[in-house]
Amino acid sequence: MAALSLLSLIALLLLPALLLLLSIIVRPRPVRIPLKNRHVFITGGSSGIGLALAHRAAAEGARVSILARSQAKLKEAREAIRLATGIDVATFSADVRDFDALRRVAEEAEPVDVMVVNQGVFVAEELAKQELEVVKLIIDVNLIGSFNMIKAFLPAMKARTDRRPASIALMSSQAGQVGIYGYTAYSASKFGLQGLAEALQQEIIADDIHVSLVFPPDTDTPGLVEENKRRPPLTSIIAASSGAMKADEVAEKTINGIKSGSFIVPCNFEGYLLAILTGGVSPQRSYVMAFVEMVSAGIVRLACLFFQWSWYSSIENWHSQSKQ
Ligand SMILES: NC(=O)C1=CN([C@@H]2O[C@H](COP(=O)(O)OP(=O)(O)OC[C@H]3O[C@@H](n4cnc5c(N)ncnc54)[C@H](OP(=O)(O)O)[C@@H]3O)[C@@H](O)[C@H]2O)C=CC1
Ligand SMILES: CCCCCCCCCCCCCCCC(=O)[C@@H](N)CO
Repeated sequence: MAALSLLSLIALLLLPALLLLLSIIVRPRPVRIPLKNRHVFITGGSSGIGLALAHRAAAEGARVSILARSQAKLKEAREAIRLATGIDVATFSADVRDFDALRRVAEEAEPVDVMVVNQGVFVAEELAKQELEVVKLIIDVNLIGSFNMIKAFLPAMKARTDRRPASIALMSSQAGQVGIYGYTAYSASKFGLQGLAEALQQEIIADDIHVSLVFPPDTDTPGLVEENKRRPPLTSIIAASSGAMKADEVAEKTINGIKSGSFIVPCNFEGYLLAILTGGVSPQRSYVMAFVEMVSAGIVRLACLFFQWSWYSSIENWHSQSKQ
């Protein structure tokens, strides 16, 4: 009994001490990024998650610009946002693979306060079947396209006259935290964003620019409808381990993540668990989350091992059935 109460006394003293320590050491320091009257620039803003983000940013009182290739889809998006919010967004037609075109857009547009690099392509297919052309397309649009955007817009962001904190948010995917069957190219492109984001945050913190990396699960968008037409069944089975979301729900999580300056932005419960492990060495501004990560990492790792067990069982079953 005495030993037990001694233990609980120690725990009672240690926990607040640990919280205090974490609150002192977490870096970067917490930050708030206001959106009202700021210029929010969203790539892939004509469809799906990007369009939902444009709606929400406009409703928050931001000046919004959207970029995509198709003029027709941009126009349609602009009309839809005007109808819903009464606000006019600026539209820019360009391909993120074309750096010179992006530089011209950056010159034409006002300096950006919040850049959401959200464009993306996804074709789920086993690598043995996927053409290298498609692999290169996925890496080019999702990863190199993100570099192009940042290179084109960062100089003006650094020189902005609005000296309030600014943000660069990158749209990853839970397939950027876990490699998933059918997503060799896609997962590689999204894992690449994590290295980009972590290194970039260290480079631009002095300019008061804050990086967010968003990790949605399957999200109901025109892109997903297209993808589902040819998605390997095992991709769908494994992806179903995390609940599906609506584009507007992901947009809400993203906007809140940006405003609170969160580096890692999970979108659902599974996403929070994944973030605890895959956040690894990435920055954490919240001492409460840092505390949660410290005390729960071991047990979450166990849960993930169970997921791997179930995924590899599905893969085994699939192969044994297709052999019959
Ligand atoms: N839907 C999902 O299940 C999930 C999506 N994500 C990620 O969220 C992001 C948005 O996805 P989602 O809303 O589903 O996608 P959609 O396919 O619905 O929309 C994609 C947008 O990106 C634009 N785009 C595509 N290629 C280029 C290009 N080369 N240059 C400029 N713009 C381009 C498209 O316009 P246009 O074709 O006219 O250029 C469109 O506006 C992507 O990064 C995706 O990887 C992450 C997790 C889950
Ligand atoms: C204890 C820890 C919990 C673990 C749960 C793990 C769940 C992993 C599921 C990964 C889902 C990947 C969806 C990709 C969506 C996407 O990007 C495509 N639709 C393309 O757009």
